[in-house]
Amino acid sequence: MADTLLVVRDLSMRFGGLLAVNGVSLTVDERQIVSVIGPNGAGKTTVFNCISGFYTPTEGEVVFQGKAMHKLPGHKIAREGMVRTFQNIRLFKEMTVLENLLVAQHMHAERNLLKGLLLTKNFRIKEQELVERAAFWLERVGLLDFANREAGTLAYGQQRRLEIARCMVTQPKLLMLDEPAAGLNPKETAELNALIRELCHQHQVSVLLIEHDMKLVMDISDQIVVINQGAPLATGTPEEIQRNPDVIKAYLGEE
Ligand SMILES: Nc1ncnc2c1ncn2[C@@H]1O[C@H](COP(=O)(O)OP(=O)(O)OP(=O)(O)O)[C@@H](O)[C@H]1O
Repeated sequence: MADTLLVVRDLSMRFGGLLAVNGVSLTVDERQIVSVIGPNGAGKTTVFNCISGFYTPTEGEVVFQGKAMHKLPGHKIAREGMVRTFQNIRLFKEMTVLENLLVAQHMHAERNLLKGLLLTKNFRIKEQELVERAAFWLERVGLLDFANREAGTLAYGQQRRLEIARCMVTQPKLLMLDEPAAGLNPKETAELNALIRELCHQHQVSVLLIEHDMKLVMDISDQIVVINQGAPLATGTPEEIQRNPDVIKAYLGEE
């Protein structure tokens, strides 16, 4: 049986009088794809923000590889191996595609370590490693030919793939994708589907996904967590979720 990577227990997040997330729990095992679904405003992104350290949850625990994360800032959580993309693409649009991946690796590395490496011959070796890793992931996401293009000039679907590459160069254990298929055409969504599977099955990365594209979610997920109005509604396999009457009523029935 696969080891458990992430455990989220009884997570709640309050914004003033609004309880945006109310007692959500989920687990992600190694090499597992878990999706979080729910109607607009259900609290999915807030759950992501709590897990990835953008918010400190009002209540609950986030334990990643046995370590408590819920009081750590986002950059420390990322260094533990849990990285994310955002609903709105956040690339350095005026930098080249390659530079985006190099900066991501520099930002991810311990600053003290980098300082120590500067001016030493190890620095050059290290830089070479970063470029090679960037090239590897650009190739995997089909952007190697675009390495020297400004990121902002890429087509939308390419920018989405670059965001994933930017996460992958930091060698995460868990990749969190917030609506990665938003704005993609069916061909690009099919490519995304294949890429996520490849990350999971060939590169041993677990994936936690927020997604509105039900076809993608049902096709790709090992487990699905359904949230409604901030509260947990159901957890199960795609088959279990598709025939769960509460889910059909609260969510799928709306489609
Ligand atoms: N920083 C914040 N301050 C106040 N309220 C917030 C904040 N972030 C989210 N909310 C509120 O929390 C609720 C859940 O929002 P959230 O963005 O997590 O939902 P979602 O399920 O991700 O929605 P969508 O599918 O539309 O992206 C909403 O009512 C939203 O307005």
